Amino acid sequence: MSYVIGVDLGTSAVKTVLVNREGKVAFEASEAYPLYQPKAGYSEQNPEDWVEQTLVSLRKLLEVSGVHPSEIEGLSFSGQMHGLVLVDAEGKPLRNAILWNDTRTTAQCHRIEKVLDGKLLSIARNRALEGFTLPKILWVQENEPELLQQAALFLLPKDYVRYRLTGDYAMDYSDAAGTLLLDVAGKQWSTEIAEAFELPVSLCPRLVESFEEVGTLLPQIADQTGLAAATKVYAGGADNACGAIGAGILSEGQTMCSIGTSGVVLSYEERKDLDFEGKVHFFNHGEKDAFYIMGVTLAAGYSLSWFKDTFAADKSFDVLLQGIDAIPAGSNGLLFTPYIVGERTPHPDANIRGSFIGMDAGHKLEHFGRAVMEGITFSLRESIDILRNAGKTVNEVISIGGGAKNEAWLQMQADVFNATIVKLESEQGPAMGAAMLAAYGCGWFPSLQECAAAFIRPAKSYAPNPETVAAYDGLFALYQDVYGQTRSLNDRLEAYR
Ligand SMILES: Nc1ncnc2c1ncn2[C@@H]1O[C@H](COP(=O)(O)OP(=O)(O)O)[C@@H](O)[C@H]1O
Ligand SMILES: O=C(CO)[C@@H](O)[C@H](O)COP(=O)(O)O
Repeated sequence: MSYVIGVDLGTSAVKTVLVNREGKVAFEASEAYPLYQPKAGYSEQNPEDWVEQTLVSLRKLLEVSGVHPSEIEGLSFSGQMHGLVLVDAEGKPLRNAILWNDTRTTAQCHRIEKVLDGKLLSIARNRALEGFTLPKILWVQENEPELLQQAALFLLPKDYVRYRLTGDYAMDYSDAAGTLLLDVAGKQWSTEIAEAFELPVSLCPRLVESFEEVGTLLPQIADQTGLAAATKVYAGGADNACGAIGAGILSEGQTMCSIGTSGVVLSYEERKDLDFEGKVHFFNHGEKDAFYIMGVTLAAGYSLSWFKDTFAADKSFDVLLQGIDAIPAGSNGLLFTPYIVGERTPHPDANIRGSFIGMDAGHKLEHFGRAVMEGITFSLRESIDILRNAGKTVNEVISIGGGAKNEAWLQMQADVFNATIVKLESEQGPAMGAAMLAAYGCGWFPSLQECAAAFIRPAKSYAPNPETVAAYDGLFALYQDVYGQTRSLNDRLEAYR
């Protein structure tokens, strides 16, 4: 039997999957790592933690599977997007990585918008948002200039891990699109943007396709993991591009919802000349010359894990969420907004914070749990509505990510989005997408579409219930009011954070 491996470098953990030629996940492993929040708005990880835990996860995957290393033909990556890893000439990280959900860069975003004005949208195809990489580079330029001077390259999280596994530096288009330094439609680094901020283009790594072979494993990595040094490594892609591949979002009209640490509503796009005025992100796909648009909730699964860790740390997700389906839609008048680290879509606002509105003496832990899930899902509905208002039909949504493990949440998505929700055999969309990039790269299939047809199997679907849809429509209108009603309160509260 032959296999490929998909490695998904998520925000909460690295997940590895061993996939056979039929697309069956034969084994999976996962190792968590910490997130550092030294100040409000800061979010960092230590790149060494990613490397160590990836190696542990690969070793465990091999041990539990009992598969002979020679049977593993290829390996590829999916990674949390935008995080800045600055390395020196020896490939050593100069500081902790500044992550996608770090919002310290509002001033740098204003600088980018001011300097580039309309050029930013026409070249990079996206607005300057705190989470993207260029604002983070500018933050280092302004606050830690001596570090930027020592930097030989900037990398994104999975590119750094891949470098440590292969010794090769590269970045694929789907991840490069999230830096704001890429000419997205032209598929090259924008010297115009780099020069506008006095950044040498030599800081940008070589660009590759997601399915491109970039090398094999270093001998010491083969020793540490038990994999063969001859295992071929394919570049991989941004986690959302890989999630889209793993969910089969490979042609027009298909929509995905991912509830991981962040939440994403994503739709395939062939046309590179479409202008969404920066309301949604517009990025290169992992498939050649294709694109996707997406809206992002900064703290989707993260809101639920924050809630669990803060108020019910001793409970598992399954225990915490037991019984929430017995509570009516609307959690008996309790409304939550998931802005606990600021927001992106549709409110690019680093300063907004979350709220529980309507707390009543009768509310119990399970009402709060349900309200958190509803608030997250309402936030994703805002992105669904942007797609619908742009003329896209959204009748069916493939749901992936940790949130897809919970049946009640899948039904809630159907009722809040008024669309059929499809759950796949494996909710590991990004890791599966990475495995598919390796399978396609190895030549198992002539196209990613054919790989998707063979690998992706729906497990169950959830139809919207018209009564609950109507109830949620009313609540959604209330939810949408909360942002405007709490914005200035949060501006005044900032001084106390
Ligand atoms: N059993 C579960 N039920 C509901 N949600 C869950 C469950 N397990 C995990 N989650 C949610 O999934 C999130 C993690 O999803 P995952 O896709 O692994 O994230 P990432 O790729 O960002 O590391 C958690 O923050 C949590 O909110
Ligand atoms: O910032 C974005 C997309 O623009 C996030 O979606 C990150 O890519 C993190 O993903 P998860 O860890 O939540 O999967």
